[in-house]
Amino acid sequence: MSIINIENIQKSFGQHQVLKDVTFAITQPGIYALVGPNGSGKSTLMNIMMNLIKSDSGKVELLGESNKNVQIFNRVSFLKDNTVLYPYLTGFDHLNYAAKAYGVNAAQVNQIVDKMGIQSYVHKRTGKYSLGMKQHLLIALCILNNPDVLIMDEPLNGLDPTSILSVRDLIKALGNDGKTILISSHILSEIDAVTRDVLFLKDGEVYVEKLSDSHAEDRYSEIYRDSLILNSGGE
Ligand SMILES: Nc1ncnc2c1ncn2[C@@H]1O[C@H](COP(=O)(O)OP(=O)(O)OP(=O)(O)O)[C@@H](O)[C@H]1O
Repeated sequence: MSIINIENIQKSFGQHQVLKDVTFAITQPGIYALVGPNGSGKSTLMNIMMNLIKSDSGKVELLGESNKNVQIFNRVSFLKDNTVLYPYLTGFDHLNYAAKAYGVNAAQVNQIVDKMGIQSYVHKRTGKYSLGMKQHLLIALCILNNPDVLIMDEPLNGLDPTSILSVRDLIKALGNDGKTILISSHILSEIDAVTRDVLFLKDGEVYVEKLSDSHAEDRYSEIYRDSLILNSGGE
């Protein structure tokens, strides 16, 4: 059984075809990176995987089930950008709401608050949070239900260097724990720090590679060389 199975996903916004034919499978637990330049379709693909956006065609299976089966989202979490937070609710309100939906008890909520180091502001309204504080809360929400699969769209967004190190350790620990984590990030050195398994999104298709000796940054410049030349040519 594949943990993640994506077949022939296509998606256009109007005339713009963002995903032309995305097909890949992840069969082993571990940490996987999804990379590609701005606008290449990473968030679109992740949103389709989580059934938040409808694809034009193709199918997504998570843990052997269609992503149309809402039950699987008890075992699959998504870290999306901070627009999902309600500014007039506290971090604790968000965690309690999610805990009730997942059937997670109060002790576990407190454990996650401690683990993420958000005690000093968790009772403040999220509208008053900095970018990094919001990101810590989003990560807490993502791991609250101890999911088997975590899809994380730019988990390092807005984090200071110390926080990047602690989130890196957290992601590694989840991987060592047998979870499957798919992260998108533009910080290629961080990808090198957590995985050798990289999914490159280029021209609407995904190419899965296990990096051997090369660094993610080197492969990135090789794969996207044409786009880099185009970008620099336009300046
Ligand atoms: N709702 C939408 N309506 C129209 N176009 C959209 C919509 N959502 C995304 N797009 C377009 O789809 C393309 C892919 O966007 P997406 O956000 O998936 O890229 P990304 O790889 O996540 O980018 P980034 O690295 O900048 O976050 C972009 O050209 C974007 O403008």
